[in-house]
Amino acid sequence: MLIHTGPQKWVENFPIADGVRQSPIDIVPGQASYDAGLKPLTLKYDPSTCLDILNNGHSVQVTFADDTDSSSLTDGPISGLYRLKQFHFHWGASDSKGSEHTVAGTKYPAELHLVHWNTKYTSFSEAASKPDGLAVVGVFLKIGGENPNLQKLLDAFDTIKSKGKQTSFENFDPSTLLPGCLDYWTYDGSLTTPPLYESVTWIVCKEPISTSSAQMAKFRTLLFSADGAAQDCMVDNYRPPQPLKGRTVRASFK
Ligand SMILES: O=C(Nc1cc(S(=O)(=O)[N+](=O)[O-])cc([N+](=O)[O-])c1O)Nc1c(F)c(F)c(F)c(F)c1F
Ligand SMILES: [Zn+2]
Repeated sequence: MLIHTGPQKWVENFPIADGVRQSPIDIVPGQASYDAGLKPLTLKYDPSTCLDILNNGHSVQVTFADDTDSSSLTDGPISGLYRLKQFHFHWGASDSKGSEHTVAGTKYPAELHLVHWNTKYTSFSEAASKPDGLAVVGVFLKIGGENPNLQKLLDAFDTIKSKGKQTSFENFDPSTLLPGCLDYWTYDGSLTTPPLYESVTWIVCKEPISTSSAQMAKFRTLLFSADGAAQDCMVDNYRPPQPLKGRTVRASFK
């Protein structure tokens, strides 16, 4: 899988890898500018839109029905209504790394991405290449107490161990994976996996959620490889921080 050739090689096939609004970035809180005009996030998720859980060969992804506005993001830094399409994670080979965004150089063991698309477009795939097409909410995971809501996902991992495996996954409420405080940083960026489209309004929550070391170990039992191929553990599926290239990071909080 192209993605698995590693981030350094992507520019050969996706020249936008060296573009002006690439993600992720290192967020330096002291250099972010507080914007009093930023609204609080409005996230309304309907568990009945949750469809399935999939090993897509580069992450574990939970997909949602996006034919209605039932699960949506409004307010925050965006205008209009963006529908939830899927969420997925990025994590490391050890608890010392794994997040895509970093905070003043600090890496978290994992990062959750909730991917939403702008309903001014007719579909996710149409929106995905537009400058205002996507809004991704990022939530850091830190090592702390065991997370019972995350455990519901992990319990499905044995049935989707290898690439391409998928199983039904219903009535999961993604808001149970959000931190209590929804203060955020926001900036204009990109997908962090090919095709690396510069179409993402990033909304990165300041407050992490907790997970345990044992739960992180469960993520590392997933495989990049398909059934029957040499087992290749799914770890370090994160892109390192990219140059800011003059962009401003705004904060919704003082
Ligand atoms: O649907 C996509 N989902 C996706 C994005 C990211 S992301 O890291 O770029 N992200 O967080 O937005 C990470 C993962 N993941 O599972 O790790 C994902 O599964 N990517 C995607 C795609 F695959 C295409 F072929 C394409 F044409 C397109 F427009 C896309 F946007
Ligand atoms: Zn992602």
